[in-house]
Amino acid sequence: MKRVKQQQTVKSTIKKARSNESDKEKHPLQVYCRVRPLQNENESSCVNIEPPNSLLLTVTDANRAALQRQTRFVFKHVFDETTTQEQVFKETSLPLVQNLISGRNGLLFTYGVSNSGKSFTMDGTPENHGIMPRSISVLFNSIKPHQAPKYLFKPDRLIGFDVQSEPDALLERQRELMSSMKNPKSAKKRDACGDMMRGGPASTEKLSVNEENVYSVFITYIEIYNNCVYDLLEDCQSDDCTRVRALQPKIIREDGTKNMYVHGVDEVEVSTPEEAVEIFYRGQKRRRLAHTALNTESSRSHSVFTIRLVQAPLDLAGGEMALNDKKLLSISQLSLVDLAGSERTSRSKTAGVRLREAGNINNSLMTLRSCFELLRENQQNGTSKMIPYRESRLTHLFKNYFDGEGDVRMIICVNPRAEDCDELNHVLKFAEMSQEVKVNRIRPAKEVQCPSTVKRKPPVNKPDELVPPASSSSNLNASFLMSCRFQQPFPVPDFTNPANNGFITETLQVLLARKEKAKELQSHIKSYASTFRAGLEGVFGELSSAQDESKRLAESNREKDQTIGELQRKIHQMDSEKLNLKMRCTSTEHYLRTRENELADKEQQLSKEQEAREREKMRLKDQISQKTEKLTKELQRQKSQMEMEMWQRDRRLRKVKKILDNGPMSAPASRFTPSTATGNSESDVEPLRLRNRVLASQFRTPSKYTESNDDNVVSYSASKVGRGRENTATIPRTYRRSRSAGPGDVWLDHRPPNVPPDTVFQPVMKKSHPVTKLTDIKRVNKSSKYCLTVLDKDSDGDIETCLYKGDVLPTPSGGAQGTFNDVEILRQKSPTDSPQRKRSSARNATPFDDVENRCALSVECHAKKSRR
Ligand SMILES: Nc1ncnc2c1ncn2[C@@H]1O[C@H](COP(=O)(O)OP(=O)(O)OP(=O)(O)O)[C@@H](O)[C@H]1O
Repeated sequence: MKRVKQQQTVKSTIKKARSNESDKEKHPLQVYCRVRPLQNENESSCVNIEPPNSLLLTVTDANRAALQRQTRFVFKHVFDETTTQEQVFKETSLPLVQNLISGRNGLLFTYGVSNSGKSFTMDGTPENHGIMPRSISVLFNSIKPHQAPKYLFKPDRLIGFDVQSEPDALLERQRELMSSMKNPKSAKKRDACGDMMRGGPASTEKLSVNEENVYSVFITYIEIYNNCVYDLLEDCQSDDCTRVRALQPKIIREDGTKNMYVHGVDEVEVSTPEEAVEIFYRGQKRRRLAHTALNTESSRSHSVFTIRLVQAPLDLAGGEMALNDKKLLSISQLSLVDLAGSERTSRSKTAGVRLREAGNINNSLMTLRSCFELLRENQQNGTSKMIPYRESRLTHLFKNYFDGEGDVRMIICVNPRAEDCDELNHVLKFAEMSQEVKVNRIRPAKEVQCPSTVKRKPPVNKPDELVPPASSSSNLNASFLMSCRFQQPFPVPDFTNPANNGFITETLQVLLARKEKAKELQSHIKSYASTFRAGLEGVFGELSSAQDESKRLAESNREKDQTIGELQRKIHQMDSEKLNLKMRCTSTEHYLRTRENELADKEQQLSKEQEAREREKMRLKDQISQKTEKLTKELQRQKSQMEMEMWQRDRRLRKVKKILDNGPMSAPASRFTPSTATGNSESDVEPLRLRNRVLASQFRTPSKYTESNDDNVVSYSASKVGRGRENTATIPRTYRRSRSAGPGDVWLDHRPPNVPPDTVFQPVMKKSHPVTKLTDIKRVNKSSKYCLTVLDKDSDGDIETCLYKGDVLPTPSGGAQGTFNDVEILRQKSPTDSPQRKRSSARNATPFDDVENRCALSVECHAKKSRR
């Protein structure tokens, strides 16, 4: 069918959003205040409303209840507790919807403490709609007769739209229809979601629109949770209202014209308000709400519901379609933001995840505050401080608005409870300060001329009775309709004047004219019919050739399908080979890894063994050195013993020699004369200075020297001395006493029976217990010192009295143990021995070893001995 084209330049009211410095006038951000009713009648209110725009806040000092101060806050308008949702909508949001239709952007957000009624104001309830459903309703009421067919405009996944051709749009509509027919459940669910509008249409308000344009409405719904942006409509089928899936965070981007947008969000085209509200509730179900101490359903995220209106000039020449030119599109948006409530965690009693959420909410609100403060400072002082929009996703997303690209309004929601007054004070201060921030004045919508190349017909007031509905495909064109409309009317007869014959003539003329017109119309119809027939034949011709073409294409498709099938088989084969190889690779890798692990284990074992060997080597070395030391000592001991024996032998030989030299009578076997016995200690009584030794080898006590100076000796029969040896030697008559025993110690005096009580050499022990008379083992434990007296005769016949002294130590088993640490020896020279006998060698070495041997014994006393 041949399209009638009429070249005409038309003016369309399409908004150009590009900023123009010349008309940049600024006006303050508009702040409204809404006070919600008290939840409980017993609660006291901290606010007084002074209509129409003032609010008086009474803040009570937390510490001193009597101390109160009042602050007045003035806003654009203050809504009291009785204000209806409709009143709030009309005052705050209706102008923004009008702006949207006129092609201007708008931003409206609700701000306040948790449980102050932000969500109620923005969304409302199914029975009492809030701003969002009302805005949608008014928008559709206004554009309904001028809605573009669905899928005519398609989001380009950035921030713009493409215009689709009518067949493409039709195809998508058919696809949608088919899918809804295939899945009748989804239709049911949609109905259920649609029930959310059960309170009836949100609003009956209707705004003026440009009738020369066609309109399409698109919706996005996102939330900013923990400073991440999530698409609440993401991958959610229209038939699935309830499916909840882990949402992926989205990123905020800037397009070439510095407009911010969320990349990759699903933008859904809606053709009825019910559909829009259904989509809203679908997203709402995914929104993060939680129970807190302040609100049973507290929003834990900021939600942004954006309505985008796309309008394009109608192609009047082409009929109902829009001009297929992307450049002629006008896109405007209205963002409705329900901010999460600021909350003091001490009051909301949050913890864990909720606490983190609260932290993020408060942070983003703080960033919003600081952005506003800096904006105001820059505007008032002419400074150009950087605004920290990027610190929070919330401010980053709305940067354009705050920089002046659109109308910004804020509704402060107030819960008048007295407990909230402190936080409320902060909120109201912020709101009052925000009013000083200036955003760009909304510019009047700019009229943009369609390019002269675009052929449009002038707008026609189509008579309702003749114009077919926009959706039907009529083949009567506009000129035909016009010709019908402007038929000449029949004259009205003047019955008051019978002489007037003009009526008949006029009627005749009208009839003739109508006959002419009828002929003309018939010829028109004939020509249209013939044109239509020709067109139809052409269409049939095209159809048959299209059918041939389609057969040919089907044939080639089949061939291609076969090729594709073969290729797919090959791909499948290769895939399986690849899989096999992968498996082999994996098993080889596994084998290698096992071997490597084994190797590492063995290396570790080897190094451990080597270490153990080294340790063993060291231990053996130590043993060798210890043994060497021991042997050296032993050798030394044996050497000195041998020397001693040699000396004794030597002495005996000398004695024998002397006896031989002097004759047997020269050695009287009588008694020691006192003079002999009292020889200056060098010859007769030889006190020995002995080195103390620690015999138990645990410790070494300081050396102690003992010397006996008593010269008086008494004679004593050697037969009394142990071992029963006969000896004619006498011992000194006078008693000698050792002074070496400490007067304070308790001694165990061990004097075997062969030691006479009046022996020559004995210590003074003031406190002592004789061992031979021990009746009570406790006495042993009470003693601290032990002394063993031994009287003996050496091979030369000299009489030797030894005092072996030691400490009495308690043993772990409850007994006592003696440890020798001192020896005193008195050696009395035999009267048969030559007084000239040299003692030097004996004094030098032997006695020490002898003492050591004698002392190398210990006496143990056991408490349990008596039981046996
Ligand atoms: N003006 C009002 N009239 C009647 N009820 C209200 C009003 N404002 C709020 N409410 C009720 O108070 C409750 C809490 O409101 P809402 O959830 O909107 O608070 P909020 O400020 O959004 O809280 P949050 O920040 O924690 O999400 C809801 O049950 C709501 O119906």
